[in-house]
Amino acid sequence: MGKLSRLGIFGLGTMGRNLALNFADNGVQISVFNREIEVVDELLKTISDTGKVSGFKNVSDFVFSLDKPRIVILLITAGKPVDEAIEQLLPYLEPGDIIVDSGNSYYKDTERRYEYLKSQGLRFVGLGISGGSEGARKGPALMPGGDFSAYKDLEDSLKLVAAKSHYGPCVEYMGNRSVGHFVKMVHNGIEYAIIGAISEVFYVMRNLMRMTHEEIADVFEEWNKKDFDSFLLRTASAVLKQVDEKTGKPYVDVILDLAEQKGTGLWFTQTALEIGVPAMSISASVNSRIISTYKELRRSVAEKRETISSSKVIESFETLRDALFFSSLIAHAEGLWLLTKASQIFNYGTDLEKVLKVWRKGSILESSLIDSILKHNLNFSNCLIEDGDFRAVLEKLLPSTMALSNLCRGAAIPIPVINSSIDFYLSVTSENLPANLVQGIRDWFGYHGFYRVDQPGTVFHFVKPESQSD
Ligand SMILES: NC(=O)C1=CN([C@@H]2O[C@H](COP(=O)(O)OP(=O)(O)OC[C@H]3O[C@@H](n4cnc5c(N)ncnc54)[C@H](OP(=O)(O)O)[C@@H]3O)[C@@H](O)[C@H]2O)C=CC1
Ligand SMILES: O=C(CO)[C@H](O)[C@H](O)COP(=O)(O)O
Repeated sequence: MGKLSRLGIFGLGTMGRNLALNFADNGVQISVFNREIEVVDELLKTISDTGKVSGFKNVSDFVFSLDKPRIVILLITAGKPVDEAIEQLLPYLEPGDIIVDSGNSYYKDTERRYEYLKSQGLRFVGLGISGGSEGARKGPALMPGGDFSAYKDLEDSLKLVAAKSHYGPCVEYMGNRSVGHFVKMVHNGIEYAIIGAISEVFYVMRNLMRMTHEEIADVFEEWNKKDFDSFLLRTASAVLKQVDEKTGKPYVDVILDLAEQKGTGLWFTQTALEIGVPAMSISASVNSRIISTYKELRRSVAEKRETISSSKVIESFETLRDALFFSSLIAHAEGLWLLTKASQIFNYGTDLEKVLKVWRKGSILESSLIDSILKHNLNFSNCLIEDGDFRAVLEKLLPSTMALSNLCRGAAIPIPVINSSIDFYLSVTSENLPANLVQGIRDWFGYHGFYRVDQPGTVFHFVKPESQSD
């Protein structure tokens, strides 16, 4: 047998292939395997110096090519494939070996797999990875959680391939059991809201301001240079500049307006509802994607709706920039709230500062906004909005955001993510909400009970006069 590899990558799709090349470039000896075996040869053909990469066409040879303790990184489609791959690996692994799941797995699956593999004497790490294909190739942000000793065995290799920010390598141990995938799910929830808000700003620029794609891309680039540097703004600008060769049209006009999702945004929203965190703008971004899938319905009813013309105009791009800034900050506040509450409930011990520093570079959330968030007090009990300085930043941006919202209402332009971020902020910062009437109505029809302001611990009911009984 030749030289043993430091680790193995199982799954050579978009992410696995690029991460494998990244490890090899950084001098880590690796083995690779893929279910469809031709893919292994395809990868090997693209590498001029194959000294660092060994390809295998069956699982046993792949596993036996690894140095002990063996480390196998799965980068495959989340869900059942991960369970299937684990079962294929188990016969060849030994106690103390390590399986790392780096796909976008649901944290409850990770929790289950962690316990299962522990019962088999194996160590399991749920490794959130962010940065898309380019990140995997040049330096991703990495969110490992699970068995700490396994993380320590992996740490040096992960630090070599991770992105490097001014805080250091973008990899930190996130905590025990399933937290790595929980943090990645939160990352993706925030990602959904920011992509949604950028797309809504684009929609306003196109439909209300009648700007061209090229002009919009230039404005995004300008904000990116001057105001806040962000991977998603840079990406939006690059996408808007693409021209379809076939039609000569801006590519975005050729792309069907039907937004798909693979699961993480939905899980974020479900989890937020389950544990009681009001992530309104992130939920709105998931709902926006869902509404978009009803293309035929939208087409058929849109024909019947009268167009509302608005004479009002947006006076400056700053209004739009502020609204995007506001929504992006709210998305982070909602995500960090979920992380904080989950950490309390699941005993994760999450350190928000570490999480934000990992996201600072290489991730889809890479942005200078993270530096400004890090300046605020992260030791809140629920939400970042508890910090007065953070509220002061939001208060400055709020008038523009509301102006944009009002204008869009007037022109019948839906901007649900931006609107929900306003509603989230206004609700969280309102001492009094109409929940008193909600309670009153619930009690009137269902004898559900309510608390009085002067006796908060005691449940009261209406005493209905006979004449008003149902
Ligand atoms: N693309 C992205 O930007 C990011 C993706 N991720 C996550 O990383 C994981 C991989 O994503 P990506 O590389 O984009 O996906 P791809 O669709 O490009 O690749 C999927 C990989 O999974 C393998 N696979 C699928 N089903 C099985 C199975 N039943 N048994 C064994 N192998 C299987 C495929 O093998 P085969 O070739 O044989 O079909 C292929 O290697 C996913 O969980 C994804 O959510 C995380 C961050 C970013
Ligand atoms: O994890 C990612 C980025 O961080 C993946 O690109 C993921 O696929 C994005 O989610 P979705 O496909 O649901 O938009």
